[in-house]
Amino acid sequence: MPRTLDGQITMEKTPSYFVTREAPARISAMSKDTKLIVVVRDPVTRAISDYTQTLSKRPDIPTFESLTFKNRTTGLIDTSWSAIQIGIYAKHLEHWLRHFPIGQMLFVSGERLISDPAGELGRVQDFLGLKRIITDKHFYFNKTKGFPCLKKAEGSSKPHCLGKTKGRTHPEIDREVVRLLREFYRPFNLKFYQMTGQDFGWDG
Ligand SMILES: Nc1ncnc2c1ncn2[C@@H]1O[C@H](COP(=O)(O)OS(=O)(=O)O)[C@@H](OP(=O)(O)O)[C@H]1O
Repeated sequence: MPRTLDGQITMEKTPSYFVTREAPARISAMSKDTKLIVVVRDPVTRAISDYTQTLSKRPDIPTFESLTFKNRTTGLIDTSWSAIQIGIYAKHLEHWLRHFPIGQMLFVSGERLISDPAGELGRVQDFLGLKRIITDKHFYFNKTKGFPCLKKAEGSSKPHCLGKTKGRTHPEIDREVVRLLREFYRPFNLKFYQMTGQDFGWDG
């Protein structure tokens, strides 16, 4: 990481940090004051999104339904499948809390990032001690993309949406499989709500 001067904030983003066992100790050894921002979404949708991304690169992989179970008959879920394992947020968070106080972490709702991007970014700016520069004025809803986009990209006068790899159409998943996954995640989600003090609303 580069040295951060007064008045500067250095940011680094990697989706896999949150689920990497060595990451909390390493980041804490680098700087105990690091502020941590985690974007989370409903773990079931997250798993399907993860699968959709892999499928786009390797169209020959087995179905989502078959990868979900160790044993389809007993309904035993394969927690070693990364698409499933990553969504057990409470377990990952436990590792971070051994190295960082919860107040140094901000949990951003992936759902609200879509329904109210300025609201979520307001929380991010407050957490970082920044003035609320990014507001509603900066976003518009793009009907074709089906997502909020920036009215003006940085350094340009043109609107900017995220690329084609963000917001892909998900495949239709067997309803019973989705139900079993919801049941599987429920206790972990409740624990996560308790740990963060935030109800993300994934469980009705
Ligand atoms: N504004 C806007 N435009 C497009 N997409 C948006 C937006 N805000 C959030 N999202 C959601 O971001 C999801 C992809 O982000 P990822 O976290 O998977 O990206 S990363 O590859 O891990 O960096 C992506 O997931 P999928 O819909 O499954 O593709 C989106 O739901």
